[in-house]
Amino acid sequence: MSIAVIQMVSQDDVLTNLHSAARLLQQAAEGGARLAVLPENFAAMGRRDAAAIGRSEALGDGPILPWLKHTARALRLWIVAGTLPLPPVDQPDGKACACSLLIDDHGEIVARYDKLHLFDVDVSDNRGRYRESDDYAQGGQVVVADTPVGRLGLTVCYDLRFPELYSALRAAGAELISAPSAFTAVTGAAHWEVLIRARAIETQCYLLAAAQGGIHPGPRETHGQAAIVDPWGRIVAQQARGEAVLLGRRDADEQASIRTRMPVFEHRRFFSQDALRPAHTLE
Ligand SMILES: O=C(O)CNC(=O)[C@H](CS)NC(=O)CCC(=O)C(=O)O
Repeated sequence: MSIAVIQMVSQDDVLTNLHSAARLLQQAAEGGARLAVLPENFAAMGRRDAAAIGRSEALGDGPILPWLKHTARALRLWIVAGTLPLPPVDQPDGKACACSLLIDDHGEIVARYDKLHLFDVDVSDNRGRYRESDDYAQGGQVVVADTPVGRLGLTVCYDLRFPELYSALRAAGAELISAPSAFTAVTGAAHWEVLIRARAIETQCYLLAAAQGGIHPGPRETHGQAAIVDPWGRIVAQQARGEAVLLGRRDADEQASIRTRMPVFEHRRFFSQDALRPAHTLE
């Protein structure tokens, strides 16, 4: 077993969440995982003071980042830290980014991805209106990094609806793609499984779809169904609701064979504006 995907039901107290995450990461390490993926906002779910949390973390005052580094080192585990708020790199006083950090087994931060697509969407649930950009700034970069289980592309939640990002990650050599999430119950029931399987099939990558799944303060309900999807689009592990550690492994030979036998990436075509001429001009 080499990969763990974690599902949580985070509450609004950061220390309570870190306590739960510690227990789940320990289970992952005991199960033989080299890399574990935590869900979106595993520590600061639904908090409106993201900018303040982010500034404290950036100053080294914690509690989230010191805990992450310590835990990675203590468990000898690579961690994709779902998301946590951190100020933009060039704007220490700005709104926080929803930041997905990759931490190695020495507790060093080896990559930082800032969520590119913010969830400013109206949903038919008891909340009705989500405006992530009220509390967060958007990122501007596509990020891949090498890990002991292969080259990892980083994405977050709502990003799953934007296939061009995943295509860019495959072009950058990704073999696995993390997608820590907190899908709403309503949009998750409609789209979650199709999205994670489609992104895996198109990119021929493993999708590491960590999730929030249950009832959070607010109240707010998330979809759950955290999953590991293989590059053929098979769901190899899944959990409906509640806390869970899913274990799986990357079969590099099988992945290479899928890519050789069906070379979709080499078969891609690109369309310029010229290719979009309306039909009536064809004579
Ligand atoms: O707010 C927090 O604390 C954690 N973050 C989230 O819940 C984020 C932003 S509101 N949720 C999504 O991106 C849901 C996407 C989604 O549900 C869809 O694409 O259908």
